[in-house]
Amino acid sequence: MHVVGITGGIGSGKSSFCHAFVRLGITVIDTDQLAHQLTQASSAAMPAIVAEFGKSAIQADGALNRTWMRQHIFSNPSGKQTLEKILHPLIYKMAAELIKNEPPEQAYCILAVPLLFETQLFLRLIDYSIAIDCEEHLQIERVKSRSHLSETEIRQIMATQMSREQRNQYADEVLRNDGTLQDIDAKVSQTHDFLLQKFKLIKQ
Ligand SMILES: CC(C)(COP(=O)(O)OP(=O)(O)OC[C@H]1O[C@@H](n2cnc3c(N)ncnc32)[C@H](O)[C@@H]1O)[C@@H](O)C(=O)NCCC(=O)NCCS
Ligand SMILES: Nc1ncnc2c1ncn2[C@@H]1O[C@H](COP(=O)(O)OP(=O)(O)OP(=O)(O)O)[C@@H](O)[C@H]1O
Repeated sequence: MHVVGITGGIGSGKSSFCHAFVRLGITVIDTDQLAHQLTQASSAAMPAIVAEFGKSAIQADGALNRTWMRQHIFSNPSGKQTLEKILHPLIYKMAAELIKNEPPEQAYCILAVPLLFETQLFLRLIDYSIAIDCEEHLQIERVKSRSHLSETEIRQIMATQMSREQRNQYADEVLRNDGTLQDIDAKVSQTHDFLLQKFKLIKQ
């Protein structure tokens, strides 16, 4: 199974591009979603999270308190490292298993990883990388209109991620997301055709 990694900074449009791939019938495995699953009540990561961060890291229902954790790790590099040390190996294992279980007749699948180049771990799973990129002010505007995060909080998260320039340099391909949501389908359709050809699965 060929695996295409999709990455990008916060609010760059990773999920929007992934949704367009899903509309073309491509499976998307999203590491943010795997992290959510792993931090539900009684899920695999919770015992280690409580042991490291204490009771304030969990809600009354036993799931991760995401607001507390977000505020904690993005202002505290060692806390971020501790959380990643717990979650990344578990996310990796789940992603590898899901890839293994993909039907072999599929041309390729997508693995969405915000920290693809920062962690390097997930690079082992992919054959090709795509960075979604837009101007920083668009990232901030879009995240602000989607969530309750302030500009200061968004900038704090961005500061922990790789710069756009560096990420775009590492990626095999950069897809720009400065246009409208409607532009995304056409870009994804073109990239899909290229990937089918690249992986030599176009039926003649
Ligand atoms: C800190 C948490 C609880 C905040 O949850 P919240 O629901 O507010 O955000 P969500 O999960 O939707 O993430 C939104 C975006 O934040 C950024 N982000 C998430 N984790 C990280 C991280 N460790 N470092 C830098 N940026 C990150 C990404 O751009 C991501 O797309 C959550 O992001 C988390 O569990 N992060 C650790 C897991 C991780 O490293 N995920 C990335 C997999 S490579
Ligand atoms: N081209 C666009 N025009 C207008 N809005 C957009 C565009 N692309 C994405 N958005 C909106 O911006 C927000 C962020 O996009 P999206 O969730 O796809 O980014 P992301 O990279 O997955 O974000 P995160 O890093 O926070 O997970 C969403 O509300 C989405 O609908």
